[in-house]
Amino acid sequence: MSQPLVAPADRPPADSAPAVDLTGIVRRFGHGANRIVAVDHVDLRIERGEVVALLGPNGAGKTTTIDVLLGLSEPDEGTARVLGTHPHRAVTAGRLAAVLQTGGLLSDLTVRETISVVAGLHGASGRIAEVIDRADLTAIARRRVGKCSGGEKQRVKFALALLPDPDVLVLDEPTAGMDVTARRRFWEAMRADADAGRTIVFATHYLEEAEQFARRTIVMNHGRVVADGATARLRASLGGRIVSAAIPGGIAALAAELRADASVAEVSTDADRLTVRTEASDLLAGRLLSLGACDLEITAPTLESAFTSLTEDPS
Ligand SMILES: Nc1ncnc2c1ncn2[C@@H]1O[C@H](COP(=O)(O)OP(=O)(O)OP(=O)(O)O)[C@@H](O)[C@H]1O
Repeated sequence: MSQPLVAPADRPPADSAPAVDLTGIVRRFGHGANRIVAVDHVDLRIERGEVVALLGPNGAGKTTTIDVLLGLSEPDEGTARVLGTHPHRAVTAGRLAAVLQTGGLLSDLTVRETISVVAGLHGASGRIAEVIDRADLTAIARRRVGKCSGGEKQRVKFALALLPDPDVLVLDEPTAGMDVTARRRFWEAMRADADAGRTIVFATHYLEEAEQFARRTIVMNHGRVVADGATARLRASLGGRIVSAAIPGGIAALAAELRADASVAEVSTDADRLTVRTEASDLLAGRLLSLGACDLEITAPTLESAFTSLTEDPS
């Protein structure tokens, strides 16, 4: 592979640039006392072919980050590059596409007509049959969009996003409001694309969607990235047991030691009480008892509560 030895700093060669490269992104809204920092110094690098979930509670900054990534919103600070170029250029070149929560479809057109019209605009008429198939729309191709369910409409938007055959596909809560069956169908339609190597970034509230679909999960809260790693690893760190006990005679050294332990996901202290989330709960409980621990409790966190603890305000 021939690559220049020295590439201009702001323009990496198009074939080696990451799919997404956000650096120091800040996005604020409002003024004075009403000022909100929706995205607060976010750095995000996503390589080509990655499937990444952007997970976080309401107001975490997911949509704002996605808007910057798509070039729909300019950041107040920082730079956004997609495939080595400005997001606008990537969109215009048909290399970046999105399925967004907003943006209407014309209800009088059928599913096939909708896709045909947009395909005509993009010079992609040769791909109509393929995207209808990919988005699992064959059975409802003649249905008027106005008669489609929310899940079906999202699949129509997904088909439209596939028309330019983009390298990077971004989806903002694509299954919001769908029932379990509709969500499953939507992700089945997406899976083939992910397996084929397209870079996919999606925002979701659903931990299960990240677990089932994304190899990497980025957790956002209050405009910041609070966790970023392999979804399986995140899941393991959210699993385990919570061991809590009162330890007589000082716990600072023990807490520091446990924080450095790879089997320990989380350590917190409150006066003489130590609380630890760990995969090795029995081992730890034994050790704490040998140190004279009392009032020992071992509880299983639900994934939901573990996620909440990851995104709750520090106190
Ligand atoms: N145009 C805007 N004007 C003012 N505030 C905004 C605007 N857009 C977003 N915000 C605020 O920025 C913060 C982040 O919002 P954002 O929509 O990015 O979060 P989110 O993680 O996508 O949330 P949700 O899951 O509810 O969609 C929120 O406090 C929101 O109210």
